[in-house]
Amino acid sequence: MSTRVAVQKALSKCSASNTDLKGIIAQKIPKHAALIKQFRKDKGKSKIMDVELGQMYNGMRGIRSMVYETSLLDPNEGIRFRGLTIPDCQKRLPKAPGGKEPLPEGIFWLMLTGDVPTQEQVNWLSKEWAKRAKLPSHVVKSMDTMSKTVHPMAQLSAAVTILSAESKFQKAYASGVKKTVYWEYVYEDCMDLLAKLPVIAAKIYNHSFRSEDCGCVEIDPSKDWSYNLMTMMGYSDPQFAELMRLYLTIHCDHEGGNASAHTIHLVGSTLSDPFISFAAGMNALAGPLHGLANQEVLVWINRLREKLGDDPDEKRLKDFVWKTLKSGQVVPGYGHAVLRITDPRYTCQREFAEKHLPDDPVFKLVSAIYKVVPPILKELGKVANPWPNVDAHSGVLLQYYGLTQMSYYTVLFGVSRAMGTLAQLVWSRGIGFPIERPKSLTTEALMKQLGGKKKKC
Ligand SMILES: CC(=O)SCCNC(=O)CCNC(=O)[C@H](O)C(C)(C)COP(=O)(O)OP(=O)(O)OC[C@H]1O[C@@H](n2cnc3c(N)ncnc32)[C@H](O)[C@@H]1OP(=O)(O)O
Ligand SMILES: O=C([O-])CC(=O)C(=O)O
Repeated sequence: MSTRVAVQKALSKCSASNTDLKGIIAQKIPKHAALIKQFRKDKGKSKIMDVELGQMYNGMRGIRSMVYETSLLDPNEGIRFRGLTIPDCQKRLPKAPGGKEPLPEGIFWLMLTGDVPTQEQVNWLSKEWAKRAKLPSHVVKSMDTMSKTVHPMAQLSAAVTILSAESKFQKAYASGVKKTVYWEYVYEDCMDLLAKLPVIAAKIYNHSFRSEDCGCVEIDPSKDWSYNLMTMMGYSDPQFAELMRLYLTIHCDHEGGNASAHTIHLVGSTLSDPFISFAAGMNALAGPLHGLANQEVLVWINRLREKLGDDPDEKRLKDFVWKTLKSGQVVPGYGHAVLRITDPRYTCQREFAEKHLPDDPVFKLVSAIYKVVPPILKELGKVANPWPNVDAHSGVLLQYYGLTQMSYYTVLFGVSRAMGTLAQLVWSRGIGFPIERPKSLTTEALMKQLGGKKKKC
């Protein structure tokens, strides 16, 4: 073996067993910051695109206006996390012992470092999160006294907001630390928050839907993040643990422009701490056009089952869809602001269902809906993407394993979304992104610029 090959082998072995996550980032951030500095120097005045007036009135759709490193969405392919598709991640990310689905710890490591982690590295991360999981007593007390009528997403947002009392970044900023080390404190807060989220999520579930003395168990430090979340919610089926791992992996990020990620990015840019930045994003995820659509899908399917039973013929199914549309509602779980194909997150959940619950009547109904909805949406003529998104399939899987409380579903989405958005937050502070502040215009100002008709309302 040549010396060069031997050194390379030694180096890759050394990095594969390196569990100093913060140290790895500490090496990468300055290199990437220098790369961006040079890139901006060379190309800072280059034009990326022209913005049309229509885009300004259409929710800024398609405007290339942010830099976001952890993932990238292609309309005709779907999401890639640091270059890897969902099937790539399913293949390459480490698994739990005996498991087939990727561990979410792996996708977090991938998004944060850009490297596919080893088993040893994800095992370290599971343990590190277990170590940081305990909630402060003031948070426990506030959560326990919250009215059960508060929606689980509002409980999540409130719990994370008050957890900001523990923010290391907030304290460091107040003590006047230099901008170059902000990211180190943000990293600590993000790791603490990720560690505590399963405990918060399980507490919300138990508080809202289980008896007071449900015997909630503690974090088991020998188990992974998803397994611990599942057991703290009172579930024990190993197949459900696999679903949790898949679910928490695939919902983690969807580039930067989606409403929850963008909110977290925006609020974080004001140097609000990671806890309140994340809580703000959860308030965006809680909207029915965004993450809450997974709740809406199951509500809609249950209404359909009540009216038509589990096995309606195609005509009755189509009539039900048309009735929904004619009453002015959207078909939840269908359509997307960017995607123009069936969401690969839908496809991988469908594959999971085909493997583990092929005979479930609700899965069969979801498959029947998949056949009739896209042609109807196409017929409407105005829907940019008639295909299903991630939310069209998640509820059916959760209900199969007994998690039937639909208002809870978006909490799981939120736990997952923390991984991508918080990994990005570390990078945003590491690179030193400034406060976000795009320019807005009034219609009057736009008409002045473009020569439109001026008429006072
Ligand atoms: C995790 C996620 O956030 S994935 C998205 C989850 N949300 C849903 O599933 C809710 C249902 N879907 C929708 O409401 C939309 O498709 C969105 C919000 C996801 C995307 O919105 P847009 O980018 O504005 O979609 P698009 O450009 O296709 O909208 C054009 C028209 O089609 C309508 N449309 C889009 N999707 C649907 C749908 N599923 N059912 C009925 N009408 C629809 C829009 O409401 C809009 O109508 P309007 O012009 O009368 O206001
Ligand atoms: O990308 C979007 O706009 C919505 C979405 O699917 C997500 O955030 O997961």
